[in-house]
Amino acid sequence: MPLSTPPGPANFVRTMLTYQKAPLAFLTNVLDTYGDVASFRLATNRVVLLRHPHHIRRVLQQKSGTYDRSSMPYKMSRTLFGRGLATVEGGEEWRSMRRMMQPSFHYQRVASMAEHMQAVIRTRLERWDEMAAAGEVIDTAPEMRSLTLRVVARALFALEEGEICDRFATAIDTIDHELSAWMQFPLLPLSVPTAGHRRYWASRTIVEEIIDYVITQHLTDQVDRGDLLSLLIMTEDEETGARLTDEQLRDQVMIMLWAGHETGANVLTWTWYRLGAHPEVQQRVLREIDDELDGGEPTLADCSKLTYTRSVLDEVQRLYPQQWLASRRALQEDEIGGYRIPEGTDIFFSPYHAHRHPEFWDDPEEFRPDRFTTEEVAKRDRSAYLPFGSGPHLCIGNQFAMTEMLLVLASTLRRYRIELESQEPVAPRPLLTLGPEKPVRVRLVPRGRSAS
Ligand code: HEM
Repeated sequence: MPLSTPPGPANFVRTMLTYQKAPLAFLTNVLDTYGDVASFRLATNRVVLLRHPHHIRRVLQQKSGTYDRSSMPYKMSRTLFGRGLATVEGGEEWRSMRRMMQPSFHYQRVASMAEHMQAVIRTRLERWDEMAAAGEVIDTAPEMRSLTLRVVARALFALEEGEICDRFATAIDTIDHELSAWMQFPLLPLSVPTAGHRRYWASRTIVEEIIDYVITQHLTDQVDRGDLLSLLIMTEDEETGARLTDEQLRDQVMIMLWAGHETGANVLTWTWYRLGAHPEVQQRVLREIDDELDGGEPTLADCSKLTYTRSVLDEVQRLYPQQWLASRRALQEDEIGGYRIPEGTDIFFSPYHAHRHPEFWDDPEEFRPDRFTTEEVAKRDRSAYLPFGSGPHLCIGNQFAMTEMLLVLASTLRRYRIELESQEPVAPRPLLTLGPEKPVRVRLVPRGRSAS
């Protein structure tokens, strides 16, 4: 008997409206109603939705050669961010980029970037010291965005704190803001000059001008600043001898900037939120930091000692995977979970739901960092957890990101405890990444003292 296509809701208009309004709730509802492989119509396409880790593994790893990123969401990403490593469809163009970029993320290179990270964190701590002393409340998400943007800008292209960096950060913030507003209600294309869209394009121009300026500076004086751009400029494709053109350099920098700052900022925000909501977990993290660090500024070498703190970050990323929904397009007909996947189908897969799949996780909504002890990880099917993706497109910046996040946490928690201003629960807001739907406001209480 021929295989059928996956089941799903028939009412297209209701689907569009509910997907637009509350995507996570919509996906949960579809998966709970129709099972691990479902489908629904979105605009002109019928998309297939997956949540079972083995089905996702088939698409991302086992048959990665027959699924690429020509799917609708990636088309939109290319319009917004250009043709960089994280957005091109796949094939030889992607392979050549990956070969050229991979060495920039080797451990030694991340080690030299860690020094840039420490410098930025040091400056930020001076600001937090003042806020803590004044008993001021910190709105975590924008604060973390500003921090990780400065870390990425410095590690990627040696942009130091100062006037240009401030202009850059303000422009990126405007873009983040306008893009989020547009993604929630994409009624008009960004090319239509509404006030918000004009702000978006003006800020894009500022960002592109600053990126062009730093590229020109790097090309002119040819000094290795220990940043990513210095290396990218020198890199040749070992197979073809090709180098990145100026335009490709700009696209790569642009995409790294987007892939690398908001994700880390959100994970750090959720971590502060969870540490504030689970004092017993925070206590264990504080103890580990006190026991493992020698009292000085945390370094790259210290990161490997902070095993429990790392588990906290892992558990945060299980509950709030930054790529909460992702996509591929089937280049050939396939079969998944007993259903026919016609050639040309857009596959949406949900790490958010895979990370809660009852076959792999007990009490999935509970926050339990001990799920990530070495023993627990060894017992679990590896495909159940994919905060950095899997297969050939596995996040190239994962070590960079983990190092950055551990350094931020260790540097902060060495000095302060985190107290939430309110114990009201905060739900995630699914946009390009998974941030909080309302402010996470915290007080940093100097260690050894309690809040007034
Ligand atoms: C917590 C932080 C981060 C998270 C959660 C994250 C997550 C991810 C995920 C899930 C993917 C796979 C995308 C796919 O399969 O379609 C990915 C790819 C990628 N990430 Fe990250 N990322 C983070 C930080 C970074 C940083 C810091 C950088 C660079 C500085 C970066 C650069 C990239 C690039 C270039 C790709 C595309 C790789 C390829 O297609 O070959 N990411 N990331």
